[in-house]
Amino acid sequence: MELFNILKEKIKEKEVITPKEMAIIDDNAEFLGIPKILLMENAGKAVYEEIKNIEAEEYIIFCGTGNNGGDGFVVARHLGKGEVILIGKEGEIKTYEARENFKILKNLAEFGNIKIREIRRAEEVEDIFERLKDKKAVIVDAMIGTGVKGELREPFKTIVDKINELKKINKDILVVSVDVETGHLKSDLTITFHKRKTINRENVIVKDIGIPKEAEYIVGWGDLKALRKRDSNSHKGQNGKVLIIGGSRDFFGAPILAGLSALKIADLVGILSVDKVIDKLNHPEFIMYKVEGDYLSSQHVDYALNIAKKYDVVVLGNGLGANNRTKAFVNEFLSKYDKKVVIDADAIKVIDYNSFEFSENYIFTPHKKEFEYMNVDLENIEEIKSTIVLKGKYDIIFNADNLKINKTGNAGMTVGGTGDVLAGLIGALFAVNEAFISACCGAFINGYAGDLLLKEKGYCYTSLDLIEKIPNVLKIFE
Ligand SMILES: NC(=O)C1=CN([C@@H]2O[C@H](COP(=O)(O)OP(=O)(O)OC[C@H]3O[C@@H](n4cnc5c(N)ncnc54)[C@H](O)[C@@H]3O)[C@@H](O)[C@H]2O)[C@H](O)CC1
Ligand SMILES: [K+]
Repeated sequence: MELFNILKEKIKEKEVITPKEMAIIDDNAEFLGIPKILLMENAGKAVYEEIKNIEAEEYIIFCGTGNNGGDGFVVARHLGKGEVILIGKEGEIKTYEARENFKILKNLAEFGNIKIREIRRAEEVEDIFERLKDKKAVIVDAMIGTGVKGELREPFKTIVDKINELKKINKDILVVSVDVETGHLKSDLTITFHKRKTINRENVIVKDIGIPKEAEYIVGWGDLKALRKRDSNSHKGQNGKVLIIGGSRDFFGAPILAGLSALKIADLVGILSVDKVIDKLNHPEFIMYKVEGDYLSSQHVDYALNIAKKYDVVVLGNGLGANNRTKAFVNEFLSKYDKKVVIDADAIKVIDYNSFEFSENYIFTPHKKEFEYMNVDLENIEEIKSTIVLKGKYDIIFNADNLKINKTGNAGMTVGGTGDVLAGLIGALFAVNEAFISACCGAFINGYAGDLLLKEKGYCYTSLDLIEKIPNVLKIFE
């Protein structure tokens, strides 16, 4: 944890985050045991606190069918008055949390203080825009929040236009947005939760809603949910093509483990190695590329570059051997190859770090000793554009802008080959995702597979068992 705390100092915390990053934090708060309905309560209460002292003749709360709308239901309940306009039908409300809060509102609505209307078209609220022309009113925008996707669709577009027009003719209309301004709405005030979002506009208040800092650091199912979804009607290769470059006269198992692991997620896996490895393989599931020799060396670089062009990502190093020949191969290959690479095991050991550029296209997966060999300059962490997975009891995953810790896994993971499994797994994710989320999820899935095996078999599981467990982990969190 010592290094983690040093890195926490060096890697500056983001003040403004993207909706996607917020969704991961939101889901990981739940992963840590904080129910979303509690966050929704705190969110709605936070908005209420900001508007409760505003004198107005009317309060209109426009709600969408997502959790932004759910927040709006909570605001209405705390206000205890006003009209809730659900844009959609109750049956279309997307989440348990929002549905529960809508049900509560319906129970209260019988007593007349809170009115509820479900609409489909903007024309259905023409009466409200007429009535508010000369009234002092607060309009709460709980239509769409961080779940916004693409251009604003109807009826939201017309409703936003009408609110903007109303504001022009009546200065006594105050528009308050929940979390994020919906589309081109000209809000007077936005109350956003936990951290300012990149899509917020001016006049934003950030309110804490009880999400602990740890939810920003601990890898959880929120990270997995953010992975690119497998495209069901995709054709071969669309879900990632991974090339394993490794193996040598001494080690031929490592590239196979990395390949088998990658194959659980990627469409196509190739293995490029020396003849002593390839001739031993009878794995029809791999595409094989063979070069003559005991070790990969500089005369193989051009061939490897030529093959690697056909793949999305290269996993480099498993069983490669660490000697002058492989040193020449690795440094020359990396200097000429400009796509994604997972750099593992022996490749880490033979890189010349003096004049080395830590490209954002690289994910390193060192254990403690290999990390020390890398001699990363923590004083200039902003140079480290590559993502590093420092494996350990808790894996530390970081780069110049991000830092997370993965708690899954157990002492059984020290069995030989688990590093190869991790490298293959991360390679397959990296083929179709960004580096940092691929590294976090690879570490999480690998460790979680180990935790499932520990429960089933105790510590005596093998790397092949680990590979077989990967689909189970993906199934649990899909
Ligand atoms: N920790 C937190 O930040 C918390 C956030 N909460 C609130 O939840 C929303 C995010 O909710 P989500 O369900 O993911 O999505 P939204 O409600 O923002 O929007 C989805 C909703 O809107 C429709 N939609 C999306 N894009 C469009 C579009 N371009 N045009 C029309 N309609 C669109 C979509 O179909 C859905 O129906 C966050 O902002 C917070 O307000 C939690 O409640 C508390 C913790
Ligand atoms: K909103």
